[in-house]
Amino acid sequence: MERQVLRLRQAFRSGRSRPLRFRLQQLEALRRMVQEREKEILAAIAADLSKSELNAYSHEVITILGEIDFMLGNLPELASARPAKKNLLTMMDEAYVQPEPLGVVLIIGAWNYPFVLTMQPLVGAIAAGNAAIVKPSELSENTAKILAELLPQYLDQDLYAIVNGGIPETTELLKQRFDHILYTGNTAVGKIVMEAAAKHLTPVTLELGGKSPCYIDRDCDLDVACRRIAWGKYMNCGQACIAPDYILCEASLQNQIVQKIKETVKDFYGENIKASPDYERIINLRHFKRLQSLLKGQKIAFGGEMDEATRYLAPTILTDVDPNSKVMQEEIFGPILPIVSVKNVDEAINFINDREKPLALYVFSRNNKLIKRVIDETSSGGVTGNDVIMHFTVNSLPFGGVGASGMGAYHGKYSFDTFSHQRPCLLKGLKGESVNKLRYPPNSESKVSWAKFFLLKQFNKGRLGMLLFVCLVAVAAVIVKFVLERA
Ligand SMILES: NC(=O)C1=CN([C@@H]2O[C@H](COP(=O)(O)OP(=O)(O)OC[C@H]3O[C@@H](n4cnc5c(N)ncnc54)[C@H](O)[C@@H]3O)[C@@H](O)[C@H]2O)C=CC1
Ligand SMILES: CC(C)=CCC/C(C)=C/CC/C(C)=C/C(=O)O
Repeated sequence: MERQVLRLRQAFRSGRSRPLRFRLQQLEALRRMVQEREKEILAAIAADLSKSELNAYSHEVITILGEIDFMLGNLPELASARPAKKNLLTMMDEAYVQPEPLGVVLIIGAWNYPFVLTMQPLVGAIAAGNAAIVKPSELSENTAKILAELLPQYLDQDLYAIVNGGIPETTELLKQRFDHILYTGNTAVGKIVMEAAAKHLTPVTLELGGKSPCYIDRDCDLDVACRRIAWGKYMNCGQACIAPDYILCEASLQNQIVQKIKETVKDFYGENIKASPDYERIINLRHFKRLQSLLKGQKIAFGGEMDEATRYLAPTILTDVDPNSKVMQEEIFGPILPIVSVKNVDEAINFINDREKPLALYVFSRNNKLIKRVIDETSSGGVTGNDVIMHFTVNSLPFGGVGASGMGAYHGKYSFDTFSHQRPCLLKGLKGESVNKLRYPPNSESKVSWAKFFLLKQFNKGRLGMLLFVCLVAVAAVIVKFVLERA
């Protein structure tokens, strides 16, 4: 591992990854990989998550093609220096912010969207001019394998590498020094990553999970709300970091919600859900058993059928859920939807604020003021009003968590910024020592007063008068010079 990181560092030091032309060419190569090898990629994702190739395409491939297109279209602007506002002391100088690559970055992905969660950060890392090591999740082994096969065929091998393996390999990787680590996965491992990074003072972006609440107001179109919630909750069999984890609503809405989600599930997946190409399976037996244990002692209002051999767990709804029960203590990450009753929106807000800050927050209401109020009085990584998941798809919005749901953000411009250092540059000439004297010792009352004028724009009347006089003389000199030249 050490040698691999060293190889990438040497390639980065050579400066090869920095020119815009090179970055664009690598991004184009990545796009070619996705287009030319689409079938193999889709087959791998489908095998890992028992997913149809159509769903693999619309959940994962589209996202990456969109992200690459965004970078190709916007990179020249994102990578260029931005002029900065100057103060009176630096008026004659050049001040700008120059984004620069960080160096060698590590991207650790999770299994639930194995292509998106590794490739989307990689697009940002390449765009920002870095070298990168990608570590896909060992749980989505088919996608990990295909990435290891394809990436070296399309990308510069000295700058971009893939490391496959499990906990021992990731642990070994984390001993190395990186210039940034972007990790996606559970909170417990997030802490391990951050601790390892701290040893080298490496900055981290942690894309973690949590319990994303979904509040349904009494004043709402329940048909629409339930259809959208059912889509976001049961997509990928609930294994999405931003899936609505549980519903908060007034007790009187519970039965209607159950009924409407039930009807939607029938519309989406048919009578025989098991046979639907749109309904996935739980990733492995450990997660299947974990989910099974969450159902113990709960009132199952809908679903609950399971088949251990195929890791099938039906779309499920739990009603009258006790907030202290196990299903309300951990992120569900499966197709189980608890409904917790609250008296009103105030209680819903308190319920959310009494818990860790979630990755996403969803509010359904006809009343926009109520939606804004819930946003203003809570905190979460992101919000979608009157829908779920969709803020993830807007690449002009930063995607990331806050508090226990993570730190930092990516997608679009935010990916570029995450993998860049915003370097402040001030270029001065060698003249102007008369003004510079102000900051050289020995200090004096008069120098402080001039410094106040230049930096804080505070001036006493005498000084202002003098300054006006100097300006007038300067203007007069220019006029005299102009007149003499014309004479
Ligand atoms: N914020 C976001 O964008 C996303 C967050 N997630 C969150 O991820 C979680 C699900 O993913 P996981 O089951 O954690 O995925 P996982 O088991 O695939 O682990 C993620 C990565 O961490 C590595 N890893 C696991 N244990 C490790 C250890 N002890 N030391 C070092 N590395 C280790 C794995 O090799 C893997 O690459 C959920 O909590 C979900 O909410 C998932 C997707 C997106
Ligand atoms: C067709 C369409 C709008 C699909 C959007 C689905 C999508 C982009 C899902 C990805 C969500 C995601 C990566 C969740 C996660 O990180 O766990």
